[in-house]
Parts: sequence; C-alpha cells; structure tokens
Amino acid sequence: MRETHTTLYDGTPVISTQRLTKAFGNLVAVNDLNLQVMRGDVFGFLGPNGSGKTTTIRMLLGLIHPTAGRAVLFGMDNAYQLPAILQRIGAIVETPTFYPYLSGIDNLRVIAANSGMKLGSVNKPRYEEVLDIVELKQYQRLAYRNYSLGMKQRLGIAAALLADPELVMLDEPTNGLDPAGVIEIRKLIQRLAALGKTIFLSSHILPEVQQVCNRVAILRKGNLVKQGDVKELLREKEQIEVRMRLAEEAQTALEVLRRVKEQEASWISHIALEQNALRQPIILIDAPSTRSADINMLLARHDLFAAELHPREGSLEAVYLQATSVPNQFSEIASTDNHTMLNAADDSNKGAIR
Ligand SMILES: Nc1ncnc2c1ncn2[C@@H]1O[C@H](COP(=O)(O)OP(=O)(O)OP(=O)(O)O)[C@@H](O)[C@H]1O
Repeated sequence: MRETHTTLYDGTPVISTQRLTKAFGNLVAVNDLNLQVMRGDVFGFLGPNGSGKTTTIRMLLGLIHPTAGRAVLFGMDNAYQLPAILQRIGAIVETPTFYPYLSGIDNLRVIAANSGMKLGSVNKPRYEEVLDIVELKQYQRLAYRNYSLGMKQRLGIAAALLADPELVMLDEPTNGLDPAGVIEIRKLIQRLAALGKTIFLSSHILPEVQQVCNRVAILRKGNLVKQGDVKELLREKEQIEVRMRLAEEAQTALEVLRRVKEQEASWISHIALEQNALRQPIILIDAPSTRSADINMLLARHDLFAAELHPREGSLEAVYLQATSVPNQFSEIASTDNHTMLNAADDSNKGAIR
C-alpha cells in the first residue's frame, strides 16, 4: 500500500459523479453511478469486460454525453466547464499515436505543439522532467519504433504529464505488458502519487490494484457494487486458517467452532472446511486476524489443539469475487462474472497476468 497517501490526502473531492448514467439504445452501460475520488487518491476502478469502465471515463472526460446524471470535477460541472477541467487532467484512454521514426523527446515536442503548449527551449526542462518521471530519459533520443511496449506505454504517460496535471486518468495502463512492464507501471504510479497527483486507474489486474491503490470502486454490469478504502475492504476479508493433525479432529473442531459462532463469537462471520495444497483438511474462519489467539483458546477449551494456526490477509480478489457475484436486476449487459482477473483472457488486448 502506498505510504505517501496520508500526507497528501486531504479529503477534497476531485471527481464526484451523481447518478451518472449512459445508455446506448436499450443497453444501460453505466447506471446511476455515484463515484467519489478525493485529492491524493490512487483510485482503482475495477470491473469485468463490458462493465462500463471506459464509458465512465469517456463521460468524465466529456468525450460522450451522459444520458442522465452529472459529473463534477474539481468542483466544476463538466457539462458547462469542460475546458477548465481538461486543463487539469492528463489522460490516456486509448493508446496515443506517436510518430514511429521520431525519438521519444521529439514526439513529445510534436504533442506539445499540437496541443498549443509553449515550444522552444523554455519547455526543454519539462520534456526531460516528464521523461525522467517515466524513466525514459536515457532513451529519449531513441526512435519510437524501437521502444518496447512498456516504454511506449510510459511515453504515453509522459505525454499526459506534459501540462503538469493534478489528475492523471489511466485506462488499463498495463494492457499487454509483460511482468517487468507491469512492475514499471506500478513504480511509475507510485512516483506520480508521491508527486501529489490524484490517480484514477481502471484495471483488470487485482493484485496490482491492491498494491498501488488506496481506494477502489467495483462496477458490475454498469452498476457500482462496491466503493471504499482498500485497507478496510481487505480487513473485512481476513481469515484464520486452522489445521488439525487428524481429519476426525478437524471435523470435531469445525462443529465446536460453528457452535461457538452461534452462541458467543459474533466476530466469526463464516466457517468452512476445505483442503490445502497438500490435501490436508483445513478450517477457514472468516474473522479478523487479531482473533487468532481467541480461536486457539476456544479449541483448547474443548481439548482440541491445532497443528497449525495462522492468519490470512484479505485480498482484493476475494472482495471482488463477492461484490461481482451479487445478482443485479438493473442492467441488461452480459458480463463475465467470477473471474479472478476480471476475465481478461477473452480479449487479446487485455494483458492480465496472474
Ligand atoms: N459506442 C457504443 N455503442 C454501443 N454500445 C457501447 C458503446 N460503447 C460501449 N458500449 C457497450 O457498453 C458496455 C460497456 O462498455 P465499456 O467499454 O464501458 O466497458 P469496460 O468496462 O470498459 O470494458 P473493457 O474492460 O472490455 O474495456 C459494453 O457492453 C459495450 O459493448
């Protein structure tokens, strides 16, 4: 988790949507969406293919008009004050177009010229600054066509940073990247957060999001099914794993724990008997990891002694799976549910890595 968060986070909303909705004909791509992104957030925007992430981002950037509802960025309604809002945003929604035969730095010059930024030596430090941030300074003279996919993606982010935006919006920035490329992007996002940028990141890759984001929203079929602080969401998904020496002991322990759960231990939300990788029976208890000693004591009271007992951290994957398995009657869109990596496999452009 990002450490800079506490120092930069001041609770000022940067993005606030109110009942934001987009329908394409009969298809409700985004339904009644209320999002809150605060200054200093690294905000993860999650959802399976077709759940409405890109449509939301396009509405936020004023690329398409909502069917209903509104989006307020930096306190301004984007239906009325879009130019003032866009000046403060750096975004990559689709892969930016670069000239293959021009170097990285020359491509940035072209983009700056095309978007009306100041040219000439006065901007040179800024080009180098952004290339430095994305760790491409040493490759700035290399022709774009010789860049790796990860370098191309980072040059795109450098271009989005030229005007020193407060909010950086990245739509699936790790698509198609190899593990090293994914790590580079993660480090880059952490650097941008440390520079005080607010980051809005849509992604399929849950472990990545878990590592860099402090807050997340999960979309399913155009509906917001979860929004919250990552640490809190993970805490809700903590478990305690207990292994007994013998299978019969595991069964007895399970019965004891279930009884205790009903009678006195309301801090246990669920208990299941499963098998570990060695096919040994284990008891998985959904409870705060700080309760491990209590579990030990409860078992000991019944002359049951665990061979192993250890807390398991919560994962965003567990949060996601639970959130997206909730049946939802509002929208008609077919989506792929219960896929750990938000089902990137059916789309060759998605670079989900397990
Ligand atoms: N211009 C459009 N016309 C009609 N339907 C559209 C249009 N744009 C998006 N959709 C539909 O809206 C739904 C949401 O699409 P969207 O691209 O926002 O999802 P997403 O979560 O970004 O998915 P992915 O991860 O695959 O990019 C999909 O069913 C998509 O087919």
